[in-house]
Amino acid sequence: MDAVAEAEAPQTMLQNTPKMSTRRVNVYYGETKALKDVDLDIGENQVTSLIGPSGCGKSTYLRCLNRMNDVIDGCRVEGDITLDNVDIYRSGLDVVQLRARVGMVFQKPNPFPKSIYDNIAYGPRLHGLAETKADLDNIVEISLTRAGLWKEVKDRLLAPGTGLSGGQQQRLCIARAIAVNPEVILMDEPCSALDPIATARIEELIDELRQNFTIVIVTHSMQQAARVSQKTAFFHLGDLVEVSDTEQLFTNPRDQRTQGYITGRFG
Ligand SMILES: Nc1ncnc2c1ncn2[C@@H]1O[C@H](COP(=O)(O)OP(=O)(O)OP(=O)(O)O)[C@@H](O)[C@H]1O
Repeated sequence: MDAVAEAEAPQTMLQNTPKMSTRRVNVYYGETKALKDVDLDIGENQVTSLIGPSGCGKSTYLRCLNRMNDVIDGCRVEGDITLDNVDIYRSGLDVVQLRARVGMVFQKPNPFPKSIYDNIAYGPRLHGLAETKADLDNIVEISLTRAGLWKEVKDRLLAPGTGLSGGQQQRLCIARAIAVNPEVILMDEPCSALDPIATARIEELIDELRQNFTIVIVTHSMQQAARVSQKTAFFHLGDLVEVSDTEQLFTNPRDQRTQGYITGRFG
């Protein structure tokens, strides 16, 4: 676009296209509505934190982004959810491929009962990402390096993943998510089972990973949201109350409910 056209373009065109976008998202568990008309854009190569009191719908929202709610009996999702402007709920979509593009890391580290090597190699094998053993070795090394774990495990790749410390297991799970080249990584309270040192390690890692990945993280810790994210979304009773640059949300929230939550008046 030339300079004149750019100057005349509507404001929305000047902004970066979001990596993921949700519009009028409603989620039901049976008759109960857990999310109400949620409109939210997820910026590329940014960390977006989802915060709010227990039960406000943060995890439910996160699971909409890679259709993990599909596996919950009685859960129904309505609305438009796109990845690179393409509807991820369209019929015929390959959900396995979607979950490779939008990976997930859970609250409790959950390595497979396999070796460290096989934990990482599993996804690339499933998706045919390596032609030779050397290719696979390379993916395993790169993924563990990016997750900050390579040096600690390179001499015991055939040992069970479950034998690592909690923090190492969580980095193994992040390496496993990275191994299939995702574009987005969803993290559901990834540090809640970890001690402060392991937590700090994961937070540093999240900051490094955003160079290459788009990250959405659910956290109960406002300090963590402030440390790791560029955008923060505050949920309350199924409503997305406010989404802003993280610093603005914590220093100058627009909504009374956000103000109440960040000052500890409820939640
Ligand atoms: N599998 C389920 N079946 C029925 N109701 C559910 C289910 N999962 C979540 N809910 C309900 O949906 C609402 C939102 O839950 P969700 O777990 O998304 O909230 P959250 O903000 O992530 O909570 P927390 O911070 O406690 O993890 C809550 O009222 C919860 O009880």
